Amino acid sequence: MSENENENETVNENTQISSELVDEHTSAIVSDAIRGIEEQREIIDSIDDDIVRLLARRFKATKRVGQLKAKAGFAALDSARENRQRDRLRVIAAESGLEQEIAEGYLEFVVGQSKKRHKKIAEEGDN
Ligand SMILES: O=C(O)C(=O)C[C@]1(C(=O)O)C=C[C@@H](O)C=C1
Repeated sequence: MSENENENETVNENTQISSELVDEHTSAIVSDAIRGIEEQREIIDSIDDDIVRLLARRFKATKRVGQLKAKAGFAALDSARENRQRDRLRVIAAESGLEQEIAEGYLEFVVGQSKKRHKKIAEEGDN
């Protein structure tokens, strides 16, 4: 075996060792990622469960408001109230590190849904 071939073999061995290390490193990253994602998904599921339960409570309360508004002949929309809600949630979002866009989108969604239901109650009665 020439000196050159010997050297090549050493280079190949080193390359093999380093590619095994890379494989181990990569699979550690992948298994850490899978474990980390599963942990976060448990947190996400538990938060989603809470949010849906809280939304059910919120919509029960707004349904009652809708019934009272319909009975008294008040409009579904109360823009002064919505402005106060927006201001309040803006502060809470800032304090808790939530993007304003998310807090605003949330408020727009829930208030929009409750106004839709208020109008339905006013037109069709309680249900
Ligand atoms: O507080 C009211 O007057 C409601 O009708 C509830 C609600 C809401 O979903 O929070 C819905 C519509 C109004 O424009 C403002 C707020």
